[in-house]
Amino acid sequence: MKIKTVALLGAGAVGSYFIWGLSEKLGDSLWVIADGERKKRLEQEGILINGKCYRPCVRTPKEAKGADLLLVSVKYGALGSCLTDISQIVGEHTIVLSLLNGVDSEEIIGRKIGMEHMLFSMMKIASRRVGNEIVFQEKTTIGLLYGEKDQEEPSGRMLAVEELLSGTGIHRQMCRQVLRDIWHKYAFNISMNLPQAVIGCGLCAYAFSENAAKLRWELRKEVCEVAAAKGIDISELSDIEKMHVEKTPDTRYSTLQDLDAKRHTEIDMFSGTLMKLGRELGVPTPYNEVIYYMIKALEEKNDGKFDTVQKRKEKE
Ligand SMILES: NC(=O)C1=CN([C@@H]2O[C@H](COP(=O)(O)OP(=O)(O)OC[C@H]3O[C@@H](n4cnc5c(N)ncnc54)[C@H](OP(=O)(O)O)[C@@H]3O)[C@@H](O)[C@H]2O)C=CC1
Ligand SMILES: CC(C)(CO)C(=O)C(=O)O
Repeated sequence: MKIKTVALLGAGAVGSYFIWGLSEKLGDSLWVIADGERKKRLEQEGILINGKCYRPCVRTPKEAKGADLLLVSVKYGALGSCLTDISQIVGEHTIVLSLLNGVDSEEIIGRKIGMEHMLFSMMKIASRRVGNEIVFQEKTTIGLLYGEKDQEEPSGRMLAVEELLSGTGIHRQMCRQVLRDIWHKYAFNISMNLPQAVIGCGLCAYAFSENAAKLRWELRKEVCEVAAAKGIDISELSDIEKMHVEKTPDTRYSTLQDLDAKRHTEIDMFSGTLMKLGRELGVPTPYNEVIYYMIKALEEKNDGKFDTVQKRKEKE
């Protein structure tokens, strides 16, 4: 099995890491998927990544039919509307990596195209759009973590992904227990992203405030309990959760960045999914419920839903 063609759906902060890494090796066999206005824009303007302009080959989903590998890196809110595109791209042998955060994007995609296409994965990167440019740290990025859901040893398709990425600068690790690793990152995101998003502060809050720390640990406890009900043990903290938040006191994770920029967040992917799983498994998730509705209300506030008549006039 050799991966010769790669389709990328979602050329944003995460997707750009693969454009940066694969462009030289694959040339026109790397296809950024887009249609209509987005296709035109990408073809005309290219993508500025870490100071360099890339002009990848842009294809529609139909034109990308049967790619050997499909990387999905859209935001959770766009995933539902991309499922038709995904099924147009996927051929009999296509391997699909879903790079979204959260724990259910593989199932959502797999329900549409068949779970046999899914190789489980997640991204450890802090990549951001700054103006028109995507910026990440090439050296310190941990990169792609991937593995088979029910198998610890590397499969043929995992080795094919390794061969594709070798010599590209893309950092990657094969996981023996990919589901556990994905749930660890999920616990990290829920417990670290959400309280700071509501409070509107950097990571230092978890060190300097017992109240913020209480929220952090109660949210994490609920993720642990739901994971345990699914047979996944994340009770021990992962290395990243042991970090000293005082060292990066002002860091704002994606949920707070979204609110700062008045975008909708991925709260449905975080607490929304956990609440749904909790209901199915009989595990209460009260802290996640409260924070879910608070962040939804903050999104509405940013949308201007609570603006007074005076404020609306000022905006016009
Ligand atoms: N940013 C980060 O550091 C990290 C992000 N993640 C996760 O990765 C996922 C992606 O996040 P991120 O890269 O930050 O998000 P971005 O918003 O930066 O990128 C999403 C991209 O998807 C594109 N897109 C949306 N709909 C379509 C469509 N129908 N067809 C083609 N392209 C489409 C958007 O294009 P357009 O701009 O034209 O709308 C945009 O370029 C999220 O789940 C996030 O949580 C995980 C780890 C770290
Ligand atoms: C913390 C981080 C950057 C890790 O990749 C992330 O996933 C987020 O900001 O939501």
